[in-house]
Amino acid sequence: MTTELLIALLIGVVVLAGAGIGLLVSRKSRGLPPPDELDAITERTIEHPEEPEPGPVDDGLLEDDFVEIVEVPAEPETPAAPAAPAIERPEAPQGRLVRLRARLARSQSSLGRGLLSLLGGGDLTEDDWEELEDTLLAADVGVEPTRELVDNLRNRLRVEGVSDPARAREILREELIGVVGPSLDRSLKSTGDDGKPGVVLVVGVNGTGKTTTVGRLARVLVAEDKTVLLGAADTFRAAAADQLQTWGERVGVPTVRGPEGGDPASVGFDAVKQGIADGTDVVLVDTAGRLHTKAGLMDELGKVKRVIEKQAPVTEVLLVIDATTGQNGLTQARVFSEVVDVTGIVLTKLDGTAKGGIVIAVQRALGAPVKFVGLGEGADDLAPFDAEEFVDALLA
Ligand SMILES: Nc1nc2c(ncn2[C@@H]2O[C@H](COP(=O)(O)OP(=O)(O)OP(=O)(O)O)[C@@H](O)[C@H]2O)c(=O)[nH]1
Repeated sequence: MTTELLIALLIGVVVLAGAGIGLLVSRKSRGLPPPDELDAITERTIEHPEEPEPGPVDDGLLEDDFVEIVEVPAEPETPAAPAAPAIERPEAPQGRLVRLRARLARSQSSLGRGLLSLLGGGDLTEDDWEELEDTLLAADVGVEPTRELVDNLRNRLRVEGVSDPARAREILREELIGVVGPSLDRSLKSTGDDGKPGVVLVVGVNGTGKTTTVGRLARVLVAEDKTVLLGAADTFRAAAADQLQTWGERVGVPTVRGPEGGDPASVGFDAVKQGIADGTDVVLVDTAGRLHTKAGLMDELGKVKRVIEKQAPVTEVLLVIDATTGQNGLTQARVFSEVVDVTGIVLTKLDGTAKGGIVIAVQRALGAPVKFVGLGEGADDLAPFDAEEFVDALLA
């Protein structure tokens, strides 16, 4: 038993000694210092922790405590009261067609040049006459006036035996003036009776230039030293009354307007009533654009005129026709004249068409003269129409 105990003790000693040697070998192989040295290092590390990297200082403020610094703009100067808009002095209407004749000649030179080149060549063959006829028809002169013009030219050239181009030109000029109508009364009827204002009603289909024409007419009248009042009876298009008022303000002319979508007849009535009260010379009434094919709208136009006339007679009904619409303009003219008895025509956008013959055709269709022509988008680009100046511009 004692021997067995001794053997067990011996084995225990050998195992312990082996474990101690193994531990030392393992430390050395990992490069670790011996235990006593290791203890000293541990001691130093605990007592003197490494200085921390300098970081943000906690001052106890939360992110929300920061206030964004905004650059404060300098105190604005007290704005000066807006200056009253300067009242414009419109250009006198006389001579406007001459000023604008280049625009007419530019767009219609093909008509004038076409006619001149055909006539200037001396004796005309049947083909030449046919070509001349086609040129006139293509410029919207209309069938009847074209035939009339060609017949007259043929007669005169034959009877006078003309071979000189200059003389042929003269005859063409005279005959053209003849069909345009040199003796038609083209003055604007803007004088009322019994001390009442003249009343000008402006009508036409959508977008032909009615509002623009009313604004421009106001300028024409102001240039002639007349007092004017505008009636915004186009209650259908929201911007129309504003547009009209702006035209008026530019030349110091007031505008009577009604509620949007209101009764146009009552706006016309109020405007003329106001004109009478103020002793105004002329009241210009703008109306909404309406399709000549819509019976209800055309009836409404008749009512506008009747209601206005409870105050004062309408002295002029101007039908505004867009010259670029050609033959359709003639149909419009006929329908409008049935409803409101058109007394004068304003042909707008004549600067944008080579079909100046519409002047002749529309007068024939309506039996009313062209009184003004629009030749551009400028405020004073509306010219009183004159047959001779018009023909001279065509043949320029
Ligand atoms: N080139 C040219 N443009 C014109 C002339 N007259 C009017 N216009 C233009 O035509 C456009 C229509 O004019 P408006 O006066 O608004 O037409 P309106 O008939 O009152 O229109 P509605 O109220 O919608 O029926 C505008 O852009 C004008 O500047 C003209 O003689 N020549």
